[in-house]
Amino acid sequence: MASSNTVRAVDPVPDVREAWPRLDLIPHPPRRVPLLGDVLGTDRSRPLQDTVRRGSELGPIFRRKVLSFELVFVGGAELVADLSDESRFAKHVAPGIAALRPLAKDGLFTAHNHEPNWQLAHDVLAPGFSREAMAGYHRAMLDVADRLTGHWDAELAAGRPVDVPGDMTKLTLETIARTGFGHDFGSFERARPHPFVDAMVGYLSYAQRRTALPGPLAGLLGGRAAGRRAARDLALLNDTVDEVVRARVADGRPGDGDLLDRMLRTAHPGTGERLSLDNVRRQVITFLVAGHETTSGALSFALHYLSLHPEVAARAREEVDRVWGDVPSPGYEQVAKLRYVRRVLDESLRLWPTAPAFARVALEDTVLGGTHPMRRGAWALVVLPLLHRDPAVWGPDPERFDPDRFEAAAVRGRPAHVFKPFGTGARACIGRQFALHEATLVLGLLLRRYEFTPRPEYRLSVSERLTLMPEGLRLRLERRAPRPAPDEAVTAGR
Ligand code: HEM
Repeated sequence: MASSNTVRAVDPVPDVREAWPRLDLIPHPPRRVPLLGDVLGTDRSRPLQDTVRRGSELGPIFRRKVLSFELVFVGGAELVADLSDESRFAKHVAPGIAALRPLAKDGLFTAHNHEPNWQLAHDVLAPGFSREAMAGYHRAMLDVADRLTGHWDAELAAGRPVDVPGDMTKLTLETIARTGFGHDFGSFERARPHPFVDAMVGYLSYAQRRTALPGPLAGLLGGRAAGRRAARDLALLNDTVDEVVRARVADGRPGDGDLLDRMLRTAHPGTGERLSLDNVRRQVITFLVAGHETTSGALSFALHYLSLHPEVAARAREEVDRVWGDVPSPGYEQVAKLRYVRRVLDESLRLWPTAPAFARVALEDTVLGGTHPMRRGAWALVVLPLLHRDPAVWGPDPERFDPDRFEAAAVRGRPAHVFKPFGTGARACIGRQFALHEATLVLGLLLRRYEFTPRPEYRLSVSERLTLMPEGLRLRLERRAPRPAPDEAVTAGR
């Protein structure tokens, strides 16, 4: 299938010693135990943060071993820039993503480069993420944001702090379900998460636990009960999606040009091919999963930092008031004008990139960073929280939250490939603009409506289930200004 984006395919080399002929040049943790590997002092429930801790001691490239399974990690900016060279490297479906294959098969996120459905779906769906398409989703995004503020107003009136990750997850799930598939999960009207969300969280956690312990032992993890629960979760996810697709096909009428319409009705512009119904199912699951957990985490971390930095929140509010004025609901064009709010989001994604790692495979025999020989098929994991804290790029105090790091002049002054929360190259995130528009819009609306106060006892604790989330984050709210009259709130700017 001809396309400028075609990704070259390569078989990974399974044996790390064969893949990296000078593995001895790559450091590993000092207390390696025979047979077991680098297990002393590891935190299996938070593997990513454990790896970040190790990496900050070991340097820009390092390796870790569990039993006979050894992985190479890269966190230094120069080496990541080299791995971003698309003529020598491509995406690799590493174990963390491979664990989602039973769920998403050759959907866009989990497809191997050589699988024809990747290119087909990419070319068919890319226009669904164009600027015009985003403008079309804006209204639905506002409607869902109205449901969030309705819920938060009620929590405020009841004197309760709001559950930030829980509510952001409801918001982003409803947004992708509405804009993508015309579906309403009714998340804000439920006391408990929708069963789809429970099943998704259950399956992602299971996949993460399997990834943390690779090889045959992973299959034993949690015993048969965990396997049965995962099978139940999988069935529920498939059934939910099949119902959404069946309803649309049975309806016969086109939706309003949403992603599902595109999947069902659009032929590839070059070849005339269409996605099969089974592949449509995989793509719907992919978008529901990839399109909400990550954005929900990004919004939650941003709200955490806004609550801790009143001076940043005040500056952001001043911008929202100035740019949006008295308009009850901002228009599509007014969202991109919130430059400072966007910087708050970027800085939150720098410190806590919610999809925290991706893998790159060598397309030919090569030498990484001029020092580390790699055979064709050798691969490494890019650890984003390390890249985003490399002091050579971000200065001596990379832990400091400072949105001005993303002022245009500062961005221009940094080398390329140092900020990669959306991945890199042909397999980078297709939903980037969608996520940024949604998150900037929602942060703007929340900043304009509320003051946020952190609970004094809260210390940031980051949970991991393939994506990152500030665990247990609750904020107290105060209303800033009286609500606009309801009839005003649904008109202007849409
Ligand atoms: C802040 C929010 C988001 C973050 C941090 C994020 C991050 C990423 C990253 C790092 C990748 C590359 C993974 C790899 O190389 O293995 C990716 C791919 C992808 N993302 Fe996102 N994402 C976000 C939001 C979204 C949204 C809203 C959607 C859909 C509406 C989406 C859909 C996808 C898909 C389908 C892919 C696979 C693309 C391909 O391989 O062709 N993401 N995302």
